[in-house]
Amino acid sequence: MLAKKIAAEAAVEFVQSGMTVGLGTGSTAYYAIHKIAERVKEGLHIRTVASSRQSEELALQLGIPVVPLSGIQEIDVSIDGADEVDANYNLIKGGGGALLREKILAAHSKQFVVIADESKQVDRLGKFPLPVEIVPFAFNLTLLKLKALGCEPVVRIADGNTFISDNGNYIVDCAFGTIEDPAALEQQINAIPGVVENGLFTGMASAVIIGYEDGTTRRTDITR
Ligand SMILES: O=C(CO)[C@H](O)[C@H](O)COP(=O)(O)O
Repeated sequence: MLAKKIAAEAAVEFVQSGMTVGLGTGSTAYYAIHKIAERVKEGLHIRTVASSRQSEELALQLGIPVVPLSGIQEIDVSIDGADEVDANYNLIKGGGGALLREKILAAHSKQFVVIADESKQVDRLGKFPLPVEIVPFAFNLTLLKLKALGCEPVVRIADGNTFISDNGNYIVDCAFGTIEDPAALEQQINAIPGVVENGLFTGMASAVIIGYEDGTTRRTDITR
């Protein structure tokens, strides 16, 4: 898809030799990883950390150096996709089930560059059901608490089985409808025992690059 590819490739311009780079997950991040691999072949000297096993495998296959997070103090730039981007550059992420590792990377990145095609732009978040990672223990009770916040939680199924995240947890997709206060909801969900993390990324993006099917991109730098 052209829009995803050009947004991803524009984001790779943030990457310079000597940097530690966070690799996102998903079909847009896929293009960024491919572009990074091209630049590594041309002599770009970087190390990367991955937000999922899938992205780590792809990076290694393409010859990109991947190091464990345990050896890292800080990430210079992370590049990742999103399921929704609102007018204030808050995000819903986790469609690929990698939200926990993605949020850890974003939180430790000097720059968090979000890449998306135009279809991901919304005025208000909430059409895309919010992914929430929960521990399997007593998951039915955790679902009740999520429901009490006003959503319809559905445990994610993949290929006929309960989807298990890279961290051994369940992902619950929570249809809230329009989310009035994303920052407050992000905190409320994380306060539920059993919740590991949720896919609301509020106030985290430092740049957003939107790709359009007409071949253009729009980059917004966000100062906080
Ligand atoms: O958060 C994510 C994975 O957990 C992805 O970034 C998000 O789902 C967007 O994916 P895609 O680029 O395939 O549309």
